[in-house]
Amino acid sequence: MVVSPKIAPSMLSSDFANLAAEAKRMVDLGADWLHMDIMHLALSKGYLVSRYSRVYNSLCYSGRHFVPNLTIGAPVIESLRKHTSAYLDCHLMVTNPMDYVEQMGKAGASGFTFHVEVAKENWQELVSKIRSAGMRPGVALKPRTPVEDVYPLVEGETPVEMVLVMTVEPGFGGQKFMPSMMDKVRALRQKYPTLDIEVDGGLGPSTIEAAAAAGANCIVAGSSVFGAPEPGKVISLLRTSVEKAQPIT
Ligand SMILES: O=C(CO)[C@H](O)[C@H](O)COP(=O)(O)O
Ligand SMILES: [Fe+2]
Repeated sequence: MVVSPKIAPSMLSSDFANLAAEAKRMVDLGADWLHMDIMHLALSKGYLVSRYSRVYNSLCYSGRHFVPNLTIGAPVIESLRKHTSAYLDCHLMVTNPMDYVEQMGKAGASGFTFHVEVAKENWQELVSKIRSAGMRPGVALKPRTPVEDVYPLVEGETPVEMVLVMTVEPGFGGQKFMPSMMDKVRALRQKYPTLDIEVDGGLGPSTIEAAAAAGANCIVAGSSVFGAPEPGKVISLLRTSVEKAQPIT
């Protein structure tokens, strides 16, 4: 197995007012990547409505917004880049990822992961532009999207370099891990032994074993890391679980 573990604390759970210090703290505690969640603004009262997230997510998706939340954008990435050389693993939960490629590249993003649900028509052009802008392309899929939808993007002439399997409905940190998503991870790992496979949502000490056993090597963890009394211990536990499940040979 040639894939290596990448532990990526989700900065969505950090103190945004102290982002540079939070980033440094995570890197010092052993983080490989910093996961940056870029989300679009929802309709008003989005958070409350999102309590009914299944219905609301489909409303958002059919409308202008990908998720019922608003987080950060390229200006924040640009500011953070001045304070860290860490790999910034950017997860774009937006309906129009193409519009953000140039600005994210200039801002200093390292990885640019877009959602397959909004890129069925133009993913080849999108992947080429991401590469030209100096970033590593990745594709993400929502829980109700079949895994087969990303196969062409992994196998195409301009392939993505990572698949992000959402293990919660995108939009918010602190949700419950969906174990049924491990079927997707297993299918991807079986088909692509050297691919970076990232899992995102609800990962922590109680769910890492399932994800690692299924073959995930890139682990996003927000609330379980930032909410822990000793975040460094959680980071190293996540890494050990991936290493044990997939020893690097
Ligand atoms: O993409 C995301 C939400 O859409 C976040 O990366 C994810 O939820 C991480 O947070 P947590 O580990 O707390 O679930
Ligand atoms: Fe994310």
